[in-house]
Amino acid sequence: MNPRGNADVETRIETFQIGSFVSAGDGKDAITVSGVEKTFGWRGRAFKALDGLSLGVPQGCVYGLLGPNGAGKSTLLRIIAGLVRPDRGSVSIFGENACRESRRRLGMLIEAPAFYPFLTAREHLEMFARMSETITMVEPILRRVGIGYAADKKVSAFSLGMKQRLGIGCALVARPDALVLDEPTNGLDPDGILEIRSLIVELAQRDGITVLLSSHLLDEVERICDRVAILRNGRMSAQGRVDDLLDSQARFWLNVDFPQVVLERLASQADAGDGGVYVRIGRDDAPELIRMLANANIRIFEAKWIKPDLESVFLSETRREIQ
Ligand SMILES: Nc1ncnc2c1ncn2[C@@H]1O[C@H](COP(=O)(O)OP(=O)(O)OP(=O)(O)O)[C@@H](O)[C@H]1O
Repeated sequence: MNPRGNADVETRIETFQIGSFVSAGDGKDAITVSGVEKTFGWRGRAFKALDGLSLGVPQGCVYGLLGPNGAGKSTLLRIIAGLVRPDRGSVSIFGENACRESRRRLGMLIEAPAFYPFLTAREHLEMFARMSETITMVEPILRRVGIGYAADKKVSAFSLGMKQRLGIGCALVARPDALVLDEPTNGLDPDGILEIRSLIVELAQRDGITVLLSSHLLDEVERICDRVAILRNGRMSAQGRVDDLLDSQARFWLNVDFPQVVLERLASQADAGDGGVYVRIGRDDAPELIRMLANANIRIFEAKWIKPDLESVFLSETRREIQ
């Protein structure tokens, strides 16, 4: 029985789906950004926030946008949301040019959500439903974002985490196929962060909603995102599947009886580290290296690929000299 004691509503809550269940991995992008440029200010004070940025957010995935302060993440999300007009380039949403109509398929939480303190959570969702000309039951959404118990509480009594949940609830009112979230866990305590994270994963996995989010929390992105883009100075620094990005920077580590001999033989290809030797080689070359060392009577106790975490990849991408 739901908090209002209505069993009929309860039944519908259990079967409620938010997105229209666009299947993941059918090769199409939910959001495509092509060659987007945006300059703020003019003449001597002009600043290029986005410089020919392109990316594709595949349907059904959780896509993380990373980058240092000022990299252009929010500007990109605001352009996708239609709040800022790009100088050049284009955005398409589920294959259609971004416009009022195609943006109806997006739910957005772009700026810190501003609520009316004297309205309840339910009243906010009802207001959003009217504004988006959607007929939707707000009860299941409140339940879904985990504030069903506070449906009739005024927002002035809400914690930051509850407001963030309500913000996501408002973004879900029009039953979007994709969500665009600017730093959705910003300012939350560790419990709140975990709750919002699992909500995002659930919305993607259970409801088939594509999620594009920006975050400064690298471990968060590593945990919940399938794909990432690392922005730097308004340009793409690296992008791809999280696993592939980590894999591409994996290092081969050997524990051998004579590390000094290996270091001398491999010269600029190898460094000492962690009680062994790190070797810069491609995966395909590893068997040949092991054979060569064995032929040289070097005993190998352990050989393994060590993947970096996303933080190391992020730091190496954002500190790399621009070519
Ligand atoms: N309305 C604006 N007017 C002038 N400059 C702006 C405006 N919006 C953004 N910028 C500038 O564009 C650059 C990119 O800003 P943006 O907010 O997109 O970066 P971000 O990656 O989201 O940064 P953060 O991680 O700090 O939120 C920054 O240098 C910012 O000062």
